[in-house]
Amino acid sequence: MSNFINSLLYGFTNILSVGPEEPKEGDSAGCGSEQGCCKDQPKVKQACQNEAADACCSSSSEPKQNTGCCSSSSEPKQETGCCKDNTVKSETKDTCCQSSDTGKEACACEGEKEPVVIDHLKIIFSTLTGTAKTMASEIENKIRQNDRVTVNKVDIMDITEYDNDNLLQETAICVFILSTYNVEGPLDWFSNWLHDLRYDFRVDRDALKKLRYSVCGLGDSAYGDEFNVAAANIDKWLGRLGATRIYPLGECDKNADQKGQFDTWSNGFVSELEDKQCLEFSPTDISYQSDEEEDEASGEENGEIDIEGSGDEMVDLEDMGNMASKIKAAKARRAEEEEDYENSKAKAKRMIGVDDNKPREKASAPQAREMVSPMIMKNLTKQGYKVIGTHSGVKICRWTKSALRGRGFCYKHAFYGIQSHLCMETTPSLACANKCVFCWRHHTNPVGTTWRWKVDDPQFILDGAMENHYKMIKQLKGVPGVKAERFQEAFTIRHCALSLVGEPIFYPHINDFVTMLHKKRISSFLVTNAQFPDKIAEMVPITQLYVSVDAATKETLKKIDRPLFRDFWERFLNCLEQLALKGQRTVYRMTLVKGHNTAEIDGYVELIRRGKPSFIEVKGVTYCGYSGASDLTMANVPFHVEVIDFCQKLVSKLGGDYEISAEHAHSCSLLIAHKDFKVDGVWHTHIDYNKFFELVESGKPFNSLDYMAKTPEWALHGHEAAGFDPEETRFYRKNRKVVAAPENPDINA
Ligand SMILES: Cc1cc2nc3c(=O)[nH]c(=O)nc-3n(C[C@H](O)[C@H](O)[C@H](O)COP(=O)(O)O)c2cc1C
Ligand code: SF4
Repeated sequence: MSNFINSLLYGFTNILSVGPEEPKEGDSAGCGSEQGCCKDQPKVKQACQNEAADACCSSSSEPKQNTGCCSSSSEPKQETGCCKDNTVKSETKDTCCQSSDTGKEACACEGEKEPVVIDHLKIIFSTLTGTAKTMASEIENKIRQNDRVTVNKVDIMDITEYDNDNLLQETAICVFILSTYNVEGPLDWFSNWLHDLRYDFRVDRDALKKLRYSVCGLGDSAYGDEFNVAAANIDKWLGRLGATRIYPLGECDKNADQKGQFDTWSNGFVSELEDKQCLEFSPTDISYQSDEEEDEASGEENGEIDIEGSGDEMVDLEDMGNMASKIKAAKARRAEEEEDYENSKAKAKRMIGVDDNKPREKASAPQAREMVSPMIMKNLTKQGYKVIGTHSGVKICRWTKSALRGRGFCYKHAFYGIQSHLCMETTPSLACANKCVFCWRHHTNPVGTTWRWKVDDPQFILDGAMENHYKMIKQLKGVPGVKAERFQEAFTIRHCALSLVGEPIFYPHINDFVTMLHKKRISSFLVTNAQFPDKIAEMVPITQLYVSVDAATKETLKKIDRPLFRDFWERFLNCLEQLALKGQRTVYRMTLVKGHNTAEIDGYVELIRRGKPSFIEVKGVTYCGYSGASDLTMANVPFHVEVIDFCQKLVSKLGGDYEISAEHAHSCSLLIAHKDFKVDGVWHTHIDYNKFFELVESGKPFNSLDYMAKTPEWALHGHEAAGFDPEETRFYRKNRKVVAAPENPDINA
């Protein structure tokens, strides 16, 4: 560019200099008083004269601004030296390049390119049988071996290890190698999260504007329309959320030469990295066209094929009938999806008080958005939750209904003296940091490792939870068999199970929340997933603090809880240590999943010694139709006798500190208690609730033994009642007299 300007300047000065006063060679008078003149081609002082050498340039030479002249055939060069024929000065380096290389930027000279420096690149794969992982390593090697690209940091990770929320602030270039499965797979969580983000009306259309990415899908064309859909959708949603696609979607077919296709794609991708320009941010998808227009144009979501327009696409006449019905079905499906989406959107707007008639404020920054998106709201509502504010929920558990009808209470009645109709089950955080395989929420709740959402006031949550709880109780008035006395009692909540869903301890004001409960003389039973040790340490005394202990080894814990934290095991152990320091009633909650964690007794012994819990609740996993959420089946559900057997073995290995104390066969649960709670040979696993509140109000330190109460006979292990309160009426379903099978769909109740 500077050469071009020089030439222009030169031409311009020539024009200016034509005239009677044109300077002549050697005629110093004619060309000005201070400087000499130039031969042949008159030039103005600065243009023709070598200022440094105080000389003139030869007639046919180009003028040069600062130092020396260039030969006639050479191009002028600004600072140092001249460039030869057909070469041009590199704009960044002190060198000349082939003029044919011009048009490329900065380092225009072939062979002289500086390597492109990329600060951070993440290769994220999703796999079930390992292909995507292998390919992720291959692409990593290709990148490392390419000396035209320098990547300061390359991370390679399984998509299940990636914290989705990071995507909103992601500065690394992300390469996704994703295999598609039409059954539950490791990609589902990410895919659902992204879909949710894409269709959440509160999320800015360019929420992912900081992200540069590329997706390569692995699939099998034998799956027809489903070929590579997961990868294709992810590629599409990322683009439509404002991310910059730096290389087109790859589609590698197991039914063809998948490996060869991947090689071609990855070579192309890596060479794209060599071009700095291609790495610049250019989100095109969001400005391209609306979803509806694009979907209509491409038929990608409704399965339409462009019969008229595509030239290549020939449809046989006999296939036309099929095609028409396919299109019709796809359109109907889409209409239904859209209606669902619009309904949930309208509902979410009502919940958060958005008025369409008022000018909308610009959506808040993504990190401050509400936790409950329309999709999550829809799922939770379907499951019977009442969502309070933006991140809390309340639900009536089935035992509350049972208690109202005098048909028995949950296991907490047998173990700790709770009456289910006086208990409210709620959570101030619908989000948690795990994706447990047995999660009965079917993974519809949000996850995260840090709180990135708007925070609601604890008083607002408590008021909302109580109001909704009472509303739900009112709705049970007409249920056949509801006892009037219990119905009346139910309007004074006495207990709060902070365990419904998600991770209650995650809520930033959890201490304020439980303090408010205690002021209302409502006891607190809080269950945590043992991933936030600091939070456990900071917790004020609560009536009973639970930790879910779902596995005894790092490997099994990872398999069962599918934690988001990479240091999940250290966090877990740390939480148990914090528990030991609490000095209050603490409980390990163990959910036995046959074939997953039942054989790890020695590991459990180790964990119990570490956390020294007051109690260990052991419960067989509940089967509630895990289709689509995990691979659990009824075969993973242990029988009550198997749970007893496990507890006996565990107790014998614990060396005399613990014993099985109580039992609730109806929910396949046993209570192992520390012998501190056996006073003069009598179990005291129940709680003196009034005493607990007095101790809290006193403000003085107290411990778990200060508010224990005697366990009734019928609740003791080995008693014929097996934990069923004899005051209640046992109810058997038609054709069913089984009490051993797990019934409670709420693992946390
Ligand atoms: C149970 C099952 C379901 C699958 N579903 C699909 C599908 O819906 N679409 C598709 O393109 N490929 C599908 N595939 C093929 C896989 O995506 C393909 O084999 C891929 O290369 C596997 O990659 P991975 O080894 O990384 O898991 C399926 C494979 C299996 C075993
Ligand atoms: S069971 Fe609890 S901890 Fe596990 S994923 Fe579900 S909500 Fe989270």
